[in-house]
Amino acid sequence: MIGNSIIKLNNVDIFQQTHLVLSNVNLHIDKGDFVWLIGQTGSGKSSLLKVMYGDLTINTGNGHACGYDLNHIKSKDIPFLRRKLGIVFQDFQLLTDRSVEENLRFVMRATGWTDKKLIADKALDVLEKVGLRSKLKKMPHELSGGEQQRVVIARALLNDPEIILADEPTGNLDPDTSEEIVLLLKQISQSGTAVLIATHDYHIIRTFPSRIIKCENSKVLEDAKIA
Ligand SMILES: Nc1ncnc2c1ncn2[C@@H]1O[C@H](COP(=O)(O)OP(=O)(O)OP(=O)(O)O)[C@@H](O)[C@H]1O
Repeated sequence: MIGNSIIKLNNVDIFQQTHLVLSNVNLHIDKGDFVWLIGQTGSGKSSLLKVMYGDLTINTGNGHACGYDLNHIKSKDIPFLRRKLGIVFQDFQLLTDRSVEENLRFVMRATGWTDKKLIADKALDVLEKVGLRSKLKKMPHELSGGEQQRVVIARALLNDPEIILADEPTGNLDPDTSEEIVLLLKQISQSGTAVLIATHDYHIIRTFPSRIIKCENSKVLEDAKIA
């Protein structure tokens, strides 16, 4: 982290193959920020997130994420960057053949945790944060959609990330459950972890007004408005 800055992009051009998706991107996200990311399908939201988690490299301009220089990050450092970013994407769902506890243990072991007591304590700690301590032994199919999404958020919190990147985290949820999930993410941001949520759901944005970043016409607009 540089000061309070978690993500900082200066004059960055973002390409997919040879296609310029977003040009001259300037963006900053600080500790504890809660930010919406909007834009039509194909406008570049996922590409922007990919730059942040080191899946797309930067050639023009410069960028930092969680203390890593995105222009010069080495492939061996990318797993360490990813530990500082909690990722909540629709395609990063729970392993359906393992309990909640086993899902959490799986990620901890994969990210270098070895001490059994610390692993057990941390699993309970993150479940407590999302209000699901009692569901430790449940299988994913025994949980509602909203509860499963809470477990995904708990999993994203395991390595105490500086920011959570959430891509359509409420895409499959009913309106009330969507509000519960966003409220949880908002509370997480208030405890100091920045949160960036990509969404097409303007209703939920109106319910939780906050800074909006918009991808439009190959540009990123900071402090955008919704109609
Ligand atoms: N792997 C890829 N190779 C080439 N072009 C790509 C690739 N991934 C995305 N693109 C193109 O880059 C542009 C931006 O796509 P991106 O997925 O970032 O948009 P998005 O705003 O996230 O869309 P959605 O809301 O549908 O998820 C689109 O024109 C897309 O076709």
